[in-house]
Amino acid sequence: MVQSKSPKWQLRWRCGRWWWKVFKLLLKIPLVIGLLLSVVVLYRAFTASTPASTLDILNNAQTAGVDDGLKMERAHRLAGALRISTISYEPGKQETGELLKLHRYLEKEFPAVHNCSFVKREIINVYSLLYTVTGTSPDKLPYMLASHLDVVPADPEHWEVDPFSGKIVNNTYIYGRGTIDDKGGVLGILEALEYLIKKGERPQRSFFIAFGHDEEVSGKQGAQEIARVLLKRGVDRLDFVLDEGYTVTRYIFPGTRKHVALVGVSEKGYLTLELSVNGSPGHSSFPPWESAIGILSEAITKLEKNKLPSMFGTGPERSTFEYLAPHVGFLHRLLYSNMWLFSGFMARIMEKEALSNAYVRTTSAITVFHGGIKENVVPAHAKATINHRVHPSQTISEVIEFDKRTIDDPRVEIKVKASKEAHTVSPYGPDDVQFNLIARSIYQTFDDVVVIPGVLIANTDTRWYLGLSSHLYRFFPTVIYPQDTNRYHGIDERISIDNYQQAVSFYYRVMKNADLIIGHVASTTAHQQREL
Ligand SMILES: CCCCCCCC/C=C\CCCCCCCC(=O)NCC(=O)O
Ligand SMILES: [Zn+2]
Ligand SMILES: [Zn+2]
Repeated sequence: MVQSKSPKWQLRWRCGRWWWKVFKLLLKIPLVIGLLLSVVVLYRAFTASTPASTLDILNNAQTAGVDDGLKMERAHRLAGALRISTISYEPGKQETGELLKLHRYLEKEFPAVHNCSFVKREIINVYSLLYTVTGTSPDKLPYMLASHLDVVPADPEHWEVDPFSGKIVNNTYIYGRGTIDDKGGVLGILEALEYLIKKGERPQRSFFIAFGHDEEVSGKQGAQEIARVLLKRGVDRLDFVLDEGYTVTRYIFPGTRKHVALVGVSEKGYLTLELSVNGSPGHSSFPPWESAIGILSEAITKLEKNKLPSMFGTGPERSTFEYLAPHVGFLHRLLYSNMWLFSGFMARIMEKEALSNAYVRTTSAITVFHGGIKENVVPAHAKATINHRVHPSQTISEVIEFDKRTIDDPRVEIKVKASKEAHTVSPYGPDDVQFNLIARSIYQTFDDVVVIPGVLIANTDTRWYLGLSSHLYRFFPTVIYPQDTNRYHGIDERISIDNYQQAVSFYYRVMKNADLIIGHVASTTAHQQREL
């Protein structure tokens, strides 16, 4: 005989089943979320695309570069400039005689530029140079090409050749301090203009060529003065500024064998702090428990051990990877096109290498340390310098606050020696005429290349030109491989003859393409026209 369940028991059974269903449903929620996330991640990966210019006039342009015949001659001209040691040691301490020698060298080597009726050369603040190229349509906004004449010092030890001998090795590479930073830019721009003038051409658009003389020690005497002179003349609006910066890279971005041209659309901020400690001086035979050097060392160790937080993915570096996504293998594409989900994971990988770490956060470099005068004297003071390069999503005051909190010692005095917030981001969308003019000139010059925007981790003279234009780009047209990154300010700085030829072609194309887009360029004011 089947015994029927009591109503009370039946109710409990039903309730139990109901809760079991809810429980089972709850278990499925992570599954559903996982499934939805996967769909979004895959969808974004499959639909990733590098925004292409919407300007047909640029897309269809087939602008030719400069002739190949003069390649070796051009290489020797750059080598000659590298023999002039225009070193900047610190603000106010520069090889000024060498700067003047470089002026004379440029004048002699680029006769067409220096004797042309529509090119005016001016010396600014004794050592910087400003060229005004007056086009046939001075009613259109002019632009500016910039580079710098000075270089950082070079210790000849460990170099393959003397850094100031301007040697061409194996008929392939031009070696010397300044090849990629930044005499390649100076000579490259002048070569392009020399070529254009010798061909009997004259640009439609006016442009300036600005060569500061102290970029490596702040640019205050050079680029700042150039900007002041222009502003005083009413030239307060430039269509765009193109200065040194990133390059075409190869094998630096994981996931692709393509050339990747990174155009700096912003640059990190700059903050130099002086940390100092006043301790108890005295005889080293009965030293104090803590010395000025000891206290300061501890503060510095804390700063080195405690990195600033990752800001990766919160600034324009997000676009860097989104632009690159369609050109990498599938796994990398999943990551690059889904920074909203994977930026934390990517940051953890990138922070393992010094170069990519600089892309992730504000960096802290201890660059100077002073303390002590004699082996048996406990010094009264110790001083150190810390140089931060500030991520665009962070402010100078946030970084100072972070340092204070990290050091957490009132005996350590912190003084700001120099500071500059990260630069505002210049436009770079598919509709941006100026960005796409530079991008198109890159596409025309380098094979199998993808152009992407980036934040420059170092600093340039563009800081002084921020008030002159809303479109500032930082790019030097050469190719850099992973083993080359340490050549900047390092040993065996060099450029290949072929890459240098490409640099000249690139600058020439910028001049030609700038005229192509003249219909899209805003007009100058009547006052500005008088100056052009
Ligand atoms: C995911 C990381 C991407 C980084 C790719 C970098 C590839 C190119 C390597 C280095 C470029 C460095 C540019 C250097 C410009 C130099 C300007 C300069 O020296 N300024 C002075 C200063 O900053 O102190
Ligand atoms: Zn430089
Ligand atoms: Zn430099």
